[in-house]
Amino acid sequence: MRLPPAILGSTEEVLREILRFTAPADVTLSRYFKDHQRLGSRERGVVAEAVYAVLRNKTFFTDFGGTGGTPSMRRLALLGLAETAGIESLAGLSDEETEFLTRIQDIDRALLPPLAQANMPQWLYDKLVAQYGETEAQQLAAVLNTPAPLDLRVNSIKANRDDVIAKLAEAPIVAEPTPYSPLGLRVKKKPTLQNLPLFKDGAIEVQDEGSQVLAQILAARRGEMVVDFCAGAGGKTLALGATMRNTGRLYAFDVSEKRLSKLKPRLARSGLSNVHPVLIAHERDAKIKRLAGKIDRVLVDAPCSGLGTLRRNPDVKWRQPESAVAEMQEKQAAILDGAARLLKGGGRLVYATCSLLNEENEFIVEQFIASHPDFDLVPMSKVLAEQKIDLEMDQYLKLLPHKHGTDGFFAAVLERKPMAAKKPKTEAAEAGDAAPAADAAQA
Ligand SMILES: C[S@@+](CC[C@H](N)C(=O)[O-])C[C@H]1O[C@@H](n2cnc3c(N)ncnc32)[C@H](O)[C@@H]1O
Repeated sequence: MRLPPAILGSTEEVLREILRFTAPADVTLSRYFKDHQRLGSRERGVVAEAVYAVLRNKTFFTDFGGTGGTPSMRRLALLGLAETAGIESLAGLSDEETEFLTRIQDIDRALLPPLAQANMPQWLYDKLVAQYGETEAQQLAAVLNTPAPLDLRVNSIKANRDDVIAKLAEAPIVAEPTPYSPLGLRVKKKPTLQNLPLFKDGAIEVQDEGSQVLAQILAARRGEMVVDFCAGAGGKTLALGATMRNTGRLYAFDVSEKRLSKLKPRLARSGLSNVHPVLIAHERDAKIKRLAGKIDRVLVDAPCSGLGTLRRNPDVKWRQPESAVAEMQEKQAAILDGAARLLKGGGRLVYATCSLLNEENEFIVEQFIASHPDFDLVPMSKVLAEQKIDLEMDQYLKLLPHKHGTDGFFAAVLERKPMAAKKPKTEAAEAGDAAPAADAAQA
């Protein structure tokens, strides 16, 4: 079917904005659609898909889509639309444009230079090759450049997976159980879910299967004191609250008021009453210090480069320079150090990222262990066996889109050694202890 000619103009217009990379692509797209109400929902979908295709194929389109130079915005818009909707759906093309699109379509992409196939900045490609080897880096890059499936998590305090599958089928929406998360569903196509009673009543949430597994390996239990240190809009908080069967106390910390405010409506739908959102100024906030040594489980879903989510956010690779990784490392180490103080002896912490880079993952954990002799790494193989999750891992959890079909995630489990029992105080020591306090009281 032919697309309305205005689609090309809209795609070109919004691309011009997005390719400045001053804001996340999804934010710019939403703003554009809000300002251009004349675009119906189908047209919006076509424009969004074309924009994402340009972000996914930018190196190829830029290197091969120009006529002797950088392609114009119109050519990029045409390439994006041809990639997703097909050349035949485009109306009003000149002969030259049809010929150009056909020529690009006929290129055998398997024969392109590796960087044009990987479609990412050189620094990132080099890092992936150094870490995964060339063959695996190429397989990984290929999958990172495809759209992600839509995964749901069943809210176990409101429903079970089989009932949700049956109710979705009535919609009719086809959903299959995910292989690793016992609460996960993978939905065929990408239906709108927001108006379904299942969604409105909080029986389902949208959440990548990998993200569900991260919440599961924290293994938070009924009645425990738990902290989700970087809760954001609460994707993992909601999963943790349900694992705790809506008992105990689950603090959802974050430094971003805006993100925490997005948790509120989700929390209301979920039916959870054990979650306490807390806005903190930084990882050394006094609100955190009051809980030091009192917490059973801590999740640190650290801010990171986000490169594991490129299937959903292909702009992330273009929006950050290589230097962003070092900046992230500093934050990650500081947050992990601050969060670890919360744990009781014997308590467990999960350090997690959605980064594919060792520098934000193993490196941070190894550095932490070297400077915190009171913490041990718990092998991931042991944790997964305890949780009955059918994944083969060694010391760490490393989920990869081309191997596991999830977003890219890393996680490590750290356990605080039991605290030594306090020695009973002698009379002399008690008198000595009392002296400074008395001095202080007089000051
Ligand atoms: C990866 S995101 C969290 C995603 C969230 N856990 C989820 O599942 O939806 C990282 C979060 O860390 C927060 N953050 C950044 N610096 C922080 C700090 N010093 N202390 C606590 N949270 C921080 C960011 O605002 C962001 O929401």
